[in-house]
Amino acid sequence: MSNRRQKGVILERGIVYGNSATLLARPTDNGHTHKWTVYVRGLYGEDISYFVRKISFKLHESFSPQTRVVDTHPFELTETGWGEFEIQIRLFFHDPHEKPVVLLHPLRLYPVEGITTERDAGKLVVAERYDEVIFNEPT
Ligand SMILES: O=C(Nc1ccc(C(=O)N2CC(c3nccs3)C2)s1)[C@@H]1CCCN1
Repeated sequence: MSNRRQKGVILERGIVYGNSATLLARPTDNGHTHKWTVYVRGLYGEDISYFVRKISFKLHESFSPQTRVVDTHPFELTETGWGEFEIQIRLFFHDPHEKPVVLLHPLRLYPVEGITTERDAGKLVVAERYDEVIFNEPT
């Protein structure tokens, strides 16, 4: 990385972001029914910290703190809760010339045909999507 932009160079970095969720054996004392993990990974789960400096996860206002920051691999956050809401994910890059990228992810706790997949004999619900971060003429 330098201060000069690399003319004509376009870098594409594939990422997968989303959440997994599992039903707790019994609700917690404050009524949480599920444990979930929201994450951003490389396409095959690889470490993306070579181009991502940190990732923030902005949850519903009832979570405290509402915004969590992860600056090492794996870029994920695990919480418990009782419902589904939108999570704002913000990717910050090592390259100071690259603006942060914002992703919106609807947290999924329950199976939805065509939206979620299931793993571990149906015990784990997964909702994730593939995307690409494009760096035009990176420094
Ligand atoms: O579910 C929904 N919104 C939710 C917001 C927050 C949720 C949650 O899970 N939790 C709050 C958090 C805490 N409670 C106590 C301490 S932290 C655990 S769910 C909407 C409503 C209709 C459809 N979806």
